[in-house]
Parts: sequence; structure tokens; C-alpha cells
Amino acid sequence: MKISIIGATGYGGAELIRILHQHPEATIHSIHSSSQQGKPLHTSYPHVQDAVNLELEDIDPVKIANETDVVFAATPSGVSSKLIPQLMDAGAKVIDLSGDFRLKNTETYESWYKKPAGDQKRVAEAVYGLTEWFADDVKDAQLVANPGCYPTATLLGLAPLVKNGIIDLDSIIIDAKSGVSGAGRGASPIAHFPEMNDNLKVYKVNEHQHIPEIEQTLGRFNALTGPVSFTTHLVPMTRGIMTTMYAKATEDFDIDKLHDLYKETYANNYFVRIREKGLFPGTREVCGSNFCDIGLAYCERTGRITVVSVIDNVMKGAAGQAVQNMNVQFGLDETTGLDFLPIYP
Ligand SMILES: NC(=O)C1=CN([C@@H]2O[C@H](COP(=O)(O)OP(=O)(O)OC[C@H]3O[C@@H](n4cnc5c(N)ncnc54)[C@H](OP(=O)(O)O)[C@@H]3O)[C@@H](O)[C@H]2O)C=CC1
Ligand SMILES: CC(=O)N[C@@H](CCC(=O)OP(=O)(O)O)C(=O)O
Repeated sequence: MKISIIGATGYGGAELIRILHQHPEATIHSIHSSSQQGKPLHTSYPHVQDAVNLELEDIDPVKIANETDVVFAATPSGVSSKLIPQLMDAGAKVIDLSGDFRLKNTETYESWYKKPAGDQKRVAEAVYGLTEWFADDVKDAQLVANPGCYPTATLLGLAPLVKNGIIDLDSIIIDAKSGVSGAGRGASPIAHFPEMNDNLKVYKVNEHQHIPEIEQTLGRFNALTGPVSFTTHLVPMTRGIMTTMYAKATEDFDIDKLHDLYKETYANNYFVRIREKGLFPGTREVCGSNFCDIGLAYCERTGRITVVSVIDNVMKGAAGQAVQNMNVQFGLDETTGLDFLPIYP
């Protein structure tokens, strides 16, 4: 497959290049930039040097669509919404890493993203690419809306509980922590080293754009799901997301039953790994990989279930899941070119 990457100078774009450079069925045909066009990639990312001997090109949607099999839009929200309809009108298959085509209700999008929504027709036809749950939709999609990093970890962690209705669907609390690469390569006050080093910050309290995405998708698993409490924190580390979810169990539960449920649910999903009883994953244990590792607990005293879910925000939270979706779209095993063991230590 011939691939184009738009937004190649960002963290998502760089990670797509790292994956696709070694993907056995993919060739990176072109990489595109709105500010570095005409320059070799290594001027933006010296770590590639001539291993990826490509020049950053301008963004010409028709040319891109005519020359490649699939386009990855690793561009900010508000940019993808304008770019992608042009690519699709020219016949391109697109996987969008931004949030522009995830929310089906355009008014909800505009309220949470504070930006004009994308073309309603394209929003309606976009397929939400949480691969483990929606691969059947992804395989026939022209546009895949790749999930956000926090929703990926959260939804994989919560889905078995919500789908089986074994928790109070109005009691869901999600406590989320992210490394700073989640904010992207562009400098921002929140990501500035003196502000972030030796610091732990809460941000977008009750205002995060992932709240409607999480609620929309949980509603697909169980229409009775109520609003969730979702709080995000910035942690002084580069990669990694940990979401810790709490919910009241609706029936007497025991931890063995909970483990059996998760192991059965994800038995055929290579990238979702369930920790043994009493063990909980850390973000380093998935760093640089496409894995989502999950730990479980049940407290008889409070009647609450706790789920801990970790991913690498740039991998399973973005580029890795995007390539996983590409594999599905093109009839490949979803693990093709993605079976990276985590980088440890
Ligand atoms: N970082 C993460 O962990 C995750 C990110 N995402 C989403 O993935 C997308 C990419 O994120 P990330 O790589 O971190 O972001 P970055 O800010 O690191 O990179 C975004 C890239 O988009 C390009 N860009 C910016 N403005 C424009 C424009 N007006 N027209 C065309 N291209 C533009 C820039 O490249 P250039 O200047 O070369 O054009 C930039 O390098 C975003 O939508 C983000 O929300 C989703 C999940 C996780
Ligand atoms: C640490 C940090 O800033 N993270 C970003 C998440 C980036 C992301 O996933 O963005 P979209 O899903 O909107 O594409 C945030 O909280 O907005």
C-alpha cells in the first residue's frame, strides 16, 4: 500500500513514520507539511536522518488522493475538518487522528471543541475506529475517525462493564493522567518544561473534549449509560496514559468473576492484555507499543469496581491504532507491522 501522511512533522506524524517505515505491506509514498514543505524530513526530526529519505511536500489534496491508497491526517482539530472532505471528494481513503469526525452531533462538537464542525455528510459517514470493538465497520470505511488517546484507554477499560450492565451506569468516575507528548509538539504554556517539571497538574476540569466522545461510545455499548465524571491530569513524563475508572457494581461480585469477564471479552484481541489478580499495569509496560494493559479490583467494603487501563498515547492512543485500523481496512491481520514489544526501561 502507498501511504501519505499529512502533519508529518507532529508527534502523531512522526510515530506513523516510525511504524510505517517497517510495515511489511506499506510504503510511505509522501509526507506533507504546511510549514516545512520543501525541506527533508530530517530537518524536523534528526533522528531519522536518511533512513526516511523523503522531502516534506505541500498539501495538495487531489494530487495526494490520486497518488496513494490511504492518507493519514495527523493534523489538529479544525484543520482535518477542512482538509478531509477535499481528500474524500478526490476519492481518498482517510484515517483522521483528530477529533473532527468522532462526534456524530455537530452541535455537540462545536460546543466542546469551540470550532466549526466538519461537513455533516462526512461526519455522518465517518466510522469510529476503536478497533477492538468496531473493526467490522472500519473494514468498509472511507473515513475512519481515530479515537482520542484518553477515550481509547477509558473505553477499552469500561466496555465489558457497561456492555454487560453490571455497574450503576450513573456512577462512572474516570481519573485520567497523560504524559506531555499528548499536547503535541507545538510549544504551549501547559507543556513548558519549567511549568511541567516536578509538577502535576489538573486541567480542563469538567470541560474536556473527550467527555462527549466517551459518553457517545459508552451509549453504543449500553443506551442506559448516564453522564460520566472525567478529569484529566498532566504528568511530568513524555509518553503514557493511565485512566483509573470507578463504578458501583449492581450485583454481588467477586474478583475472579470480573477477571473471567475481561479475559473472555478480549480473548481474541492481541493488543488488550489483562493483568492477573492483584496486579496493576504501569505506563512504562506499554511504552512504544500498541498494547492496552488493564488491571482490575473489586472492593466488597464499598461495592465498587476499579479498572486501571494504560496505553502509550502516541501509539495505541493515536498512530498505532490508526495503523491497526489501516490493517483492517485493507484486509490485513490487525497486528501487521505493529507487534512492538514495549521499550523497557
Ligand atoms: N499527541 C497525542 O498523544 C495524540 C494526538 N491526537 C491528535 O492527533 C493529531 C495530531 O496530534 P499531534 O501529532 O500530537 O500534534 P502536533 O501539534 O505534534 O502536530 C500537528 C501537525 O499538524 C500540522 N499542522 C498544524 N497546523 C496545520 C494547518 N493549518 N494545516 C496543515 N497542517 C497543519 C503541523 O505540521 P506542519 O507545520 O508541518 O504543517 C503539526 O506538526 C491532533 O488532532 C491531536 O489532537 C490524538 C491522540 C493522541
Ligand atoms: C496532554 C494533552 O494535552 N492531551 C490532549 C489530548 C490530545 C488528543 O487526544 O486530542 P484529540 O482527541 O482532541 O485529537 C488534551 O487533553 O487535549
